[in-house]
Amino acid sequence: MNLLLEEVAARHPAASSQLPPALGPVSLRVAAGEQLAIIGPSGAGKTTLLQVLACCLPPVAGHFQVSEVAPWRLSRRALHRLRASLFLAPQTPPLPPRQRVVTTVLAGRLPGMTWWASVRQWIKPAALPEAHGALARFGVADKLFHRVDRLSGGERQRVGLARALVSPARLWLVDEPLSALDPTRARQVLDALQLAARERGCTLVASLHQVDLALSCFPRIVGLRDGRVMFDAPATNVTPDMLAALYAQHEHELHPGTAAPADEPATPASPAVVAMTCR
Ligand SMILES: Nc1ncnc2c1ncn2[C@@H]1O[C@H](COP(=O)(O)OP(=O)(O)OP(=O)(O)O)[C@@H](O)[C@H]1O
Repeated sequence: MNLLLEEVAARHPAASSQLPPALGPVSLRVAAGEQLAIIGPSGAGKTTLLQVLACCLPPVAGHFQVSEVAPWRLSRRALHRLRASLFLAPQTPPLPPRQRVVTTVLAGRLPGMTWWASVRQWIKPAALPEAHGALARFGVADKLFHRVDRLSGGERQRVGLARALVSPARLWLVDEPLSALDPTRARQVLDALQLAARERGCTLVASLHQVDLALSCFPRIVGLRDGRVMFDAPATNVTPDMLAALYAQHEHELHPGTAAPADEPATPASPAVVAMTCR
């Protein structure tokens, strides 16, 4: 699926009208099957952009198309059908805590199913091998029958991604899919996700805080700051100067080892505070 944004701006419904829109104006073209990473400091508008692309948040200005269709001009039913072909993996996947992993993963198939087929699947999941295969890609096949609330944060994140693999979607929008993973696992998961997207011909747009991974794994990088595109370039053309400008005053996000600037001078915590925190 391809995407087109021309001077698109978006504002969260709960945001004050005195504030500038969280996103935009932004212009972007994404070809079908393309893979691109969105990077930028915290609050840059990465999640907001993904929400617009997922047709969750209507733009307040500009022109937006998904596969040559303007989603917000569609009827409710047609918009619903279009959304079935998009997959948005939020940063913290909202997985039902008491559900088994297999049920959660197979829920990814629901948007493409009839009501009766979805009821049948719920009673007797016939696509177990598919769920197992999707989980195996992300190294969590052994969790197939575990309860979601017994998973670690990183396992939950990988289960959330496995849903994309069984879904009928042809546009995958993933919001910081690696935030709960160690560097080795993060690389494996990203490799698996990109390979699966290529095999299925899916368009993949991922927001990432791991700039090094974004540059080494994605052919195209969009640098977002204050809701605007600061650069949109092949990864090989992104220079340290471009990154320094993108993350100015947020250097600790670019170099995770460095300390975040403190708002107030640090004071040592009293033993009582430390004890309360540890409990
Ligand atoms: N639901 C909301 N209601 C009002 N304002 C919001 C909402 N969500 C985000 N914002 C604001 O929109 C701006 C962009 O936020 P967004 O979550 O898109 O940034 P981000 O780049 O994804 O940040 P992070 O890397 O920290 O996840 C921020 O100023 C944020 O405070």
